Amino acid sequence: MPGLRILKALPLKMISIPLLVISGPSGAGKSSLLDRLLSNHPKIFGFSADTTRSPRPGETDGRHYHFTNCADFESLRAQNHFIESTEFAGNLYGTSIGAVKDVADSGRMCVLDIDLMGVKQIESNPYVQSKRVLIKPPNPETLRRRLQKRGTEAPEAVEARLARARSELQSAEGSGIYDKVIVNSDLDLAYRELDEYSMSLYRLVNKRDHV
Ligand SMILES: Nc1ncnc2c1ncn2[C@@H]1O[C@H](COP(=O)(O)OP(=O)(O)OP(=O)(O)O)[C@@H](O)[C@H]1O
Repeated sequence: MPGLRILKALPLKMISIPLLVISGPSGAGKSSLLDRLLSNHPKIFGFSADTTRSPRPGETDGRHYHFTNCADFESLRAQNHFIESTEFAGNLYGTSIGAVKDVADSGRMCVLDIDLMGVKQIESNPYVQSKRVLIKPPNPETLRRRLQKRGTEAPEAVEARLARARSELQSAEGSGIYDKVIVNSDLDLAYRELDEYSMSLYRLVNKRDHV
């Protein structure tokens, strides 16, 4: 199992803090919702993931992703440094054990933004606890419009993302691996649901009500 050897060596404290996993198809609104969560609660939640894709306009290194190159990514992956990793649309994405540990060491809960395959890797790893949230678009047509309006992909790439979204959603809904499903119709309402869920999880873990 990837990462098992290193995870075994990590302090129990780190792996006993559950990861808050946000997943859903491309364009469902994961980044929009996570951005709000992290801006509203910077001392409570922390995000860290590596990717070889180029930054989109407005994305900065360290805040949205750690932007890296293929050689460095593959080297880390070969050394089992990732809890989960995947390839999507020609780019590599992964969550490194070190990044999760850095967030946990700062007293924050680590939030992950990953695809369904990543969720399955995490769910089946006995050394990692997680709570898993599925973000769904209200319907395929809305998803198409949002991806087109975002304008970060060529039309063929949008179609590829939509095809993958269909199969991912089918598979996600039958998987039983999600603790919470949020339909992102109205962004403010979807955010409120995510905020409530995440904060109650944080309070439960920290057994404190004053945050
Ligand atoms: N509820 C909403 N109403 C209208 N537009 C939305 C809503 N949620 C997200 N969007 C817009 O839809 C687009 C896709 O959202 P976002 O980039 O957050 O999705 P994502 O799930 O992170 O996608 P990816 O996995 O490709 O990074 C963005 O342009 C965003 O501003």
